[in-house]
Amino acid sequence: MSHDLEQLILPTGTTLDRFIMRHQAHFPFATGELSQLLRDIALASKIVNREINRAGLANLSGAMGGQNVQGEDQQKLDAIANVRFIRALINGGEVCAIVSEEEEKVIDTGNWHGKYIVAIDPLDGSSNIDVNVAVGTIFSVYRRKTLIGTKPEMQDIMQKGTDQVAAGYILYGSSTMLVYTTGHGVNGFTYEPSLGEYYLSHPNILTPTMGKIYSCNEGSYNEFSPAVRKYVDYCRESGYSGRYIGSFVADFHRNLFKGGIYIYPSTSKAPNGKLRLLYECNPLAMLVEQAGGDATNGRQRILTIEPTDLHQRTPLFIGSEQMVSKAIRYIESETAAVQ
Ligand SMILES: O=P(O)(O)OC[C@H]1O[C@](O)(COP(=O)(O)O)[C@@H](O)[C@@H]1O
Ligand SMILES: [Mg+2]
Ligand SMILES: [Mg+2]
Repeated sequence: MSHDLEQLILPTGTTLDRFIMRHQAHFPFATGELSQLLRDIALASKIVNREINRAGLANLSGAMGGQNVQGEDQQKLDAIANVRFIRALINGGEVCAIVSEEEEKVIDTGNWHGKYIVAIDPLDGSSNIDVNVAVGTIFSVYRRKTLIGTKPEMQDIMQKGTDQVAAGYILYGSSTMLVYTTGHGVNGFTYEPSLGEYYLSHPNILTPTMGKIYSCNEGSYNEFSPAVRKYVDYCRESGYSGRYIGSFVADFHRNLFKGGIYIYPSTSKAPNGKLRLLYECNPLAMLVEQAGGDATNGRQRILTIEPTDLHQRTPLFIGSEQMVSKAIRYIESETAAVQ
């Protein structure tokens, strides 16, 4: 059998499980809890993937009928994904507290011997669920600060993004991929449904320092600050392609590989932007920095922002290093002009 054909047939590569085990060696004092936690997330994502794929058949599309803490109409799949991930994390036993986009308050799992805290956006891109467009899940992991065995406290939850020990997302797109980092580079795994396994398909992901794609909701252009409008104008005049799926994970994923910038700035309607710091911006900021890119709120590195509220929002400029620094220069020049 020719080598080429062999490569084309079955992905007999590294499974996620094996990769996690191998990389546990990075942590001399590792005792396997973080590895198990990552497996718990991967397991829940396989179930959610199945629910998404058959949403139209199983009456899983459409709104739940209520609103979540964000004041958004909660979609059925938002609620289902929320339950699936929370259940998997509680059953896994490694997590003492969970912050979820779909839950107003912190969930105390009762696993007080759990070393970790997880912040999660169970389903990202909710507006795209019913129209068969790529959606995702975003997760962020912290080690607790308080004594193991005691009730988790707010200081365990309100940690800066620089304190994350792992972060990642699952993209439910034309194929399902899990992309994550534990602070030692970024790796991507593709799900093989017939085998029920994630396989390493994109090792050591690095994002181009420069790209030709800009992603923002231009429908809100008039509500952007003059500086951000000038930067968007600059992208247009530079012949960049405007690409906006409306699912943060999907837009981020494309730009991660092709090079580009995703912008969700503050607007007159949303002065703090739309995206949430703990379970959307921090995890993807850690990923993009590990891949050689940048993430800022326009004035400060996202990962250094001190969280003060579970569901706080922040403006976001994330992606290729040179594009993010260009955007920052536009914002700085506006600030300088005002002073
Ligand atoms: O419709 P808008 O204002 O452009 O917002 C789209 C953004 O909102 C989000 O849907 C917010 O995330 P959720 O779907 O998890 O609430 C992002 O995925 C997306 O990038
Ligand atoms: Mg989201
Ligand atoms: Mg969501």
